[in-house]
Amino acid sequence: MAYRFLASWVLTASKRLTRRFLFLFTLSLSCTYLCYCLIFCSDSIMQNPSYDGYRCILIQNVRGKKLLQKSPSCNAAVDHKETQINIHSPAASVIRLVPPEDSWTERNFSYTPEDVSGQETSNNTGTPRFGSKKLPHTIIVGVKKGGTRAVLEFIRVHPDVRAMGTEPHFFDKNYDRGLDWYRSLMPRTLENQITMEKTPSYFVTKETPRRIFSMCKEIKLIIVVRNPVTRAISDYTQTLSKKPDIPTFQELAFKNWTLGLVDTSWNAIRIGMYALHLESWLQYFPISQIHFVSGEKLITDPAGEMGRIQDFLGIKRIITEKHFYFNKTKGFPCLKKSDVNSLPRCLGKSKGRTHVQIDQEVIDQLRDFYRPYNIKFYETVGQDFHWE
Ligand SMILES: Nc1ncnc2c1ncn2[C@@H]1O[C@H](COP(=O)(O)OS(=O)(=O)O)[C@@H](OP(=O)(O)O)[C@H]1O
Repeated sequence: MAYRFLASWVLTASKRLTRRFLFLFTLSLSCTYLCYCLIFCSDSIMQNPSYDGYRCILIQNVRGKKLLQKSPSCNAAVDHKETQINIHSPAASVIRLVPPEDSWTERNFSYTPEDVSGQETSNNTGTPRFGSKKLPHTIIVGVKKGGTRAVLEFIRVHPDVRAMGTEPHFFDKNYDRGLDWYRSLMPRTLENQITMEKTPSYFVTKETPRRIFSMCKEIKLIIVVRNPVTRAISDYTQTLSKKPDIPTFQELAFKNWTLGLVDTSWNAIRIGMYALHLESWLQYFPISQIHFVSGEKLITDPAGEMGRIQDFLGIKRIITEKHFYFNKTKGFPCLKKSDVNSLPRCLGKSKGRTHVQIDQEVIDQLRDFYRPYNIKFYETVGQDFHWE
């Protein structure tokens, strides 16, 4: 009797235990499944690889042939030694980027906050976020007031070029932020597209050629030059527009006017001594890697100058005379409207200012001063810019 009771009790207890075990097992299975779903399912919703794939297919359909080309990016040939030290420097919160005062007019063309932070500047196409950010393949390194904005805005019409709209000043003012920071400012590019930026002050900054070389020795460089006397007046006109109380051009340009002693420490004068600055670049780069644009021809024959730039970059001559018209009010060439709904585009008010009137005598003195530098420059470059 006692044995039977004990046996039935043990049986009930073991049944209960089994049920409990089964319940707990099911519960833990459910929990595991729930956790799995939470972690992996949500992740796959956010970064759906098939979505990316779909986007890539779209691009390939449009430009499939081109995507097979080798990337023109500099990233592969980088010697990061110098900048890697600072690669973890703080990101772009207080970047010193030149405000886009020279944006286009005649079209509702404005820079987005992203552009100002330099992150996702779109080119003419307004391409969405395809591709990846790469270090520049080409840099417009100078010269200030040479016509650098015009070159950048004209070349970015090309579908194979994507350019940063603002001036990053990486190699002169922001170098300690590191290459990762610099790269993060670039627009996204597809495999076949060229990444470009322009910072005209690079041309006269001593450390810049070495720093650019250490980033990428195969980089292509563009220098837009202009008659150094006109350039100096343009530079001065710009400063005057911001600080109306500065001394006269003549007072700043000459240490001693009677003796004809030019003040080469004044930046507006110093920048125009092109031959001098070019020497620093030639210590690192062969002349074949540098393309010189005539600032004067850029105004009289923009298509011709753009044709030569496209050849230098190794891209198809897509930008031709069909893209330009001469705007009589502005007094400069502007881009024609790209489609029926858009407006033509001229550079902003800060480009093509009316220059301050300077005495002919002052101009002649400066012309004499620059002559030897100009001759040396023509010889080195192998091109006569006719600044006499
Ligand atoms: N298409 C077109 N439209 C307007 N302006 C043109 C154009 N092509 C060249 N230029 C000349 O560009 C000069 C300004 O040069 P930058 O863009 O290099 O200036 S800056 O260094 O970025 O401030 C600017 O100088 P200034 O005329 O002295 O204002 C222009 O002469």
